[in-house]
Amino acid sequence: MIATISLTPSPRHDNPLFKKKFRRQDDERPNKRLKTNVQDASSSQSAVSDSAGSSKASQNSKRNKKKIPSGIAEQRRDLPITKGKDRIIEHIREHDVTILIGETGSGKTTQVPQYLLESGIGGAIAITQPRRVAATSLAARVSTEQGTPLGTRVGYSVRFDECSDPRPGVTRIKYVTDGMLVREMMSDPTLGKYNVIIIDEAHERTLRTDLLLARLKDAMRQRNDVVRDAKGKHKEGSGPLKVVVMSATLDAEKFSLYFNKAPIVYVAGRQHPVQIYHAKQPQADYVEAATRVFWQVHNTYTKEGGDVLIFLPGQEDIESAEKELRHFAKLLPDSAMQVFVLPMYASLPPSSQRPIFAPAPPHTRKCILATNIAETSLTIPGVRFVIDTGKCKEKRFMVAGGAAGAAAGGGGGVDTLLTRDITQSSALQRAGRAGREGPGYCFRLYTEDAFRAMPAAPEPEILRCSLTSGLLQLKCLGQDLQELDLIDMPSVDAVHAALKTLWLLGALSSTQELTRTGHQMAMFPLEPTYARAILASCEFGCTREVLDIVSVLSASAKLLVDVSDQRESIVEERAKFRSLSGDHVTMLNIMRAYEEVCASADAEGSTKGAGKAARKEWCRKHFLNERALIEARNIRAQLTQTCERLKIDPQASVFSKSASTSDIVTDEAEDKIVKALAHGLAQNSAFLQPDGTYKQTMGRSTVKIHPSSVLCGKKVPAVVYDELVFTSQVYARNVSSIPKAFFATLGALNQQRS
Ligand SMILES: Nc1ncnc2c1ncn2[C@@H]1O[C@H](COP(=O)(O)OP(=O)(O)OP(=O)(O)O)[C@@H](O)[C@H]1O
Repeated sequence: MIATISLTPSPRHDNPLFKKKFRRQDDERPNKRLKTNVQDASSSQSAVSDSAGSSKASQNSKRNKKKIPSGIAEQRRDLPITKGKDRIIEHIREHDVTILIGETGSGKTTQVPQYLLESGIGGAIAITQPRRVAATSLAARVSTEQGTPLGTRVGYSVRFDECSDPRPGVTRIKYVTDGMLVREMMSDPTLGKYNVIIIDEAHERTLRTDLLLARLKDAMRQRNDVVRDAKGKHKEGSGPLKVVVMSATLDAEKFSLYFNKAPIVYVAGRQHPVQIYHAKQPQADYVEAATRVFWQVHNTYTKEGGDVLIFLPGQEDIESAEKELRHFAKLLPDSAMQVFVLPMYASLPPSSQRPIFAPAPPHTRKCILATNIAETSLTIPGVRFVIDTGKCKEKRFMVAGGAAGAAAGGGGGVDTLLTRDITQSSALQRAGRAGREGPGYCFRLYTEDAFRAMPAAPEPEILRCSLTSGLLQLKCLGQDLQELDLIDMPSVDAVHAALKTLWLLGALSSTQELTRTGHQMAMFPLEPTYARAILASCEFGCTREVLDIVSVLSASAKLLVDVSDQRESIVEERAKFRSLSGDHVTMLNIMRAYEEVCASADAEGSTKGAGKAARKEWCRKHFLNERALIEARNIRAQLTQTCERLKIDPQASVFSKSASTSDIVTDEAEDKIVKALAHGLAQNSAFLQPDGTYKQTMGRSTVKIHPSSVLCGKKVPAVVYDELVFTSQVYARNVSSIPKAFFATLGALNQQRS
């Protein structure tokens, strides 16, 4: 039914980066390194002691015990890392910093924290992950391995979602996003409550990871130097801070040098082989090639079963592959193995991601279409086949005028996502998602030559992304980016661009001192622009409304559901929410109307099920994604707490107390709300040109209003917007109209308030 693509098996299916490093460390510095060479993990007999029975673990109350599912202890014992357990522990005990390199799936992320817990080195351990889905799913897995409910001994902390026990000493292993740990440092600069910080997937070089590493160097200096004896050994029980840097694809030498020649520990061996195939010819259309190879796999490996994970760059590609695959999946005869297509991208809410981690129904193959959120750390149960398109979306700072790269900064730029070829490191990580529960296969839709020509590792985010939010957090720690001992220094221009943005927002004074406004902004787990809008809302008496809007904008799920063949019904159903001021107040009207629906369902005393059904039906009727609204309500609850801590009244509203939540916002109220938002979004503003396009006020780009905006075609004189979308044109998305005169007063106002 579908033409096939020629793929050739690769003669070498191990990680070449790893092999090269492994040989070199053997040859060059045998004494400085520790080798844990496990070629045949299946023959390993060294049992892992049952951690649930360890003395530390027994401190947890009995009600926090759960039965460890059968087979888990055996699975742990058979991991390649098991044989190196004692040496890894010994090594971490001996050194402040350890670099640990091991093949994908060898057991680093799940086992090392448990080893540290069992050995007593880790009283409290934090393990960073670049992505929230990895942090939450790993915490769940390790809780199961420990036989304790999630959120007790093992927990996680990601933005807007904390699952750990606040009592000291209860949560011992915490999986956190790197951003959350940077945030934690703002209240506890030396991270005093942790004994060990594990930086996992360090090869990704996120901005937060780089900032964390530099800050950890400082924290170690402060915490460890005072607790050494004359010989430089740690005094017993003095609780130094230890750092472990882990990855399968890291430039270990560079990290070792950065940490004063920290030792590198290599864990050799993978548990299951992964056979890699490359396309014989380059593929022009990667979405089409991916769907074709999926059917090749499905038809070839019929008896064996096993789920398929396809890596695509972004949500749009995923949606088009999903449509295509679902269409053909429906045509499968009942007797054939069925196909269950599941998208996976960052803005998909956690509840929709759940089926991805559940076993496929009988006689069915899961086909997961993922962005690079599934690239590192994750074990998706059942996945045996990986199809890698070789493409990803990469965040890059676009300066005004369209040039990419933070180096060309100067203000007025935005982070944007561009599709590009992946690196060798990503290709190896992607292949590593197969072969975790048994032998696997990886089908690369690019040639072997193309693989060899790829750069080894991604460019660090610090060299290509906006530094604004990271710089603000550092300022709160009393530190300047330029003072930090970073692995790679960003360009002077990029730093200046971030400083300028923070100054325009009123977060920094003209002498670059952190202002009170800046300090307050950093307390919000938000981009500085949104945090500034919330602070500005106090002056306009509309905090409640701005919190609603910012919560909707911060939700990972999209609020508006677009059904291309029902455009007219959509316009009609949503007409009552539409605000002439633009998309932000329209969002507010939706949120308020939803609150009314929730309140009336509660007031009528309807049963929980009926109330839920009523809310769902209301969302369906208005083509709204209820998940986005539920998520926004949760986010608002958290932002409300931050406001209360800062003594900001979160209920200050342009509406009287007796007003119904379905009352439509008046012109005067609209004006206040949009002005408060504009205090945050002033850099994202543009003026109408005679030809109907808009020219950025703080940049050179010409932008158009996105077709999804209520202001599309309205030709208002000036707008502010949340983001720019780069397709064949540059579009401003989530747009509001703002009086031109407002900008004349803005700079002076910001500085006055700071
Ligand atoms: N949720 C899970 N369900 C089933 N098995 C799992 C799960 N999580 C981990 N495993 C098993 O534990 C093994 C080790 O996983 P772990 O994440 O510790 O490896 P890793 O060395 O950190 O890999 P990577 O470098 O890819 O992150 C997996 O290969 C898999 O066999």
